[in-house]
Amino acid sequence: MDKNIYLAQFYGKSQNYTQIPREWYSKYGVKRGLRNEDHTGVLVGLTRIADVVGYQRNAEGTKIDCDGILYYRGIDIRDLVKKEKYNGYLYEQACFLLLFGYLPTREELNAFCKVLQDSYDLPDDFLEMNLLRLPGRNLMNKLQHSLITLYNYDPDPDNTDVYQTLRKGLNIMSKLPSIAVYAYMSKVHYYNRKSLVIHYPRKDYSTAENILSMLRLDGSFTAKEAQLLDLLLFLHADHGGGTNSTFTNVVVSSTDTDIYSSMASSIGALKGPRHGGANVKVSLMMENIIDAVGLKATDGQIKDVIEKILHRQFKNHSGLVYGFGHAVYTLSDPRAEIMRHYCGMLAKEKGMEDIFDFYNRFEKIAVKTLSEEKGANMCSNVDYYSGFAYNMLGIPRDLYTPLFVISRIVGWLAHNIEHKLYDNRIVRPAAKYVGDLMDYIPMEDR
Ligand SMILES: CC(=O)SCCNC(=O)CCNC(=O)[C@H](O)C(C)(C)COP(=O)(O)OP(=O)(O)OC[C@H]1O[C@@H](n2cnc3c(N)ncnc32)[C@H](O)[C@@H]1OP(=O)(O)O
Ligand SMILES: O=C([O-])CC(=O)C(=O)O
Repeated sequence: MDKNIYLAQFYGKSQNYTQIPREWYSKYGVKRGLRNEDHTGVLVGLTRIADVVGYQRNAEGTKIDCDGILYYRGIDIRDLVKKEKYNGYLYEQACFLLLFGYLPTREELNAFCKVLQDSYDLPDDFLEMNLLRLPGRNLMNKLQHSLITLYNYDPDPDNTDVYQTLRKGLNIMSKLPSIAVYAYMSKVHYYNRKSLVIHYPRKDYSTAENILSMLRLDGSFTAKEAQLLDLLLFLHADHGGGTNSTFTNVVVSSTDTDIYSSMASSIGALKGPRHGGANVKVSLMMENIIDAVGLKATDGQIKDVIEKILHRQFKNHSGLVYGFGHAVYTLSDPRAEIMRHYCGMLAKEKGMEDIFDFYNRFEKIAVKTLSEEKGANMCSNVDYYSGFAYNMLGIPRDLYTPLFVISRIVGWLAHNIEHKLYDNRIVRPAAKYVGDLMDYIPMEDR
């Protein structure tokens, strides 16, 4: 018999022995997904890096939904965006703040950027051996592979001393933009038969400027484009210690493993479509919806599509309206609010106002429909407008989630270091055995 049929049979039979009824989770007080009864997260750590505020508690301790606020080291991200005259390097400034706990002076920021810039270049044969010779179909997997490979270029890779972790982390951060862009170039060269274009990173460019210049055929970009990408990197830089990919980093690094392994694990977590990979799903979903109903669709038609998505009757069958809902935020995600504002401005310039208006209308209708259907407030999240923004910048879909990595790596690093410094216990929760005890039956008696 075909071995796959055997496997299917074993799998079917196993259901008699392995099932765990859903109600047992509450019977034994298990916090599924590390969530409390009211869906708030179980407290697993202390942090001074970022605070994600999505609800408040009244005097009785009941959760009350509110507009979202995100603080980087106690500073509201909206203030970081608005209150300073824009001089570029907003992302790098946030990296400094998240890592060192205070806002840098101009001199300190320049010195920090110099540290990053001095590590922009990849090791000598890295591009040829790892990216051009070994193209990857999925850039997130390719990023994981590249980080694991960078281990071999480090003369002391298993050194997990805190200061060494900082140095190694910054080195990885500096190199990620070229790794991601070259991995994309290699992919489209080999799989899509496009010409291979390699521009080297420039030391006088910020992270955002380098990404644009390495991606564009002629290396050119406008100041406004670089500003939007810088803002997007800034907005994705950290989201507190409970975020799945950040917690993953802490879980993995709490074993004292090397930084390359913990960063690769976080990339694996971020790839998932319920986490950072949602930015690609949103972009595909919106493209399918616009194809199906057109930009001039009535509100009723849009609502109809949303209902179909929820009931698994439209294209992707996950039942999820990607870009909506959040584990912490309820009424609004401040990052989506900021993005909406800046996307609206760029859409005007790029002649893409009609698509932006559609996104806007869809957002309002989705928020209302989801709240009605699910009985809870659900807002648009950071992944809703980001793909639209990248698209306006001419950035290909393949790079949407890798850009999240390029930005969030600083958050992973900051939390990795904070855990090493102050908590430093191996993460090891418990799981209750709920199976039966069985006697061993010799093979001939089964
Ligand atoms: C960077 C980021 O990670 S931001 C999040 C990006 N992810 C997405 O946009 C994917 C869509 N959203 C989701 O899957 C969820 O809202 C999450 C994973 C972000 C948060 O999930 P949670 O806080 O755990 O909410 P939970 O999954 O318990 O949702 C409660 C109910 O609402 C449903 N729900 C939540 N979000 C959505 C959504 N976007 N579309 C449809 N249903 C949803 C859930 O399926 C669940 O339904 P059920 O009670 O009928 O099973
Ligand atoms: O915090 C979360 O659960 C997910 C999120 O928004 C992020 O990682 O930025």
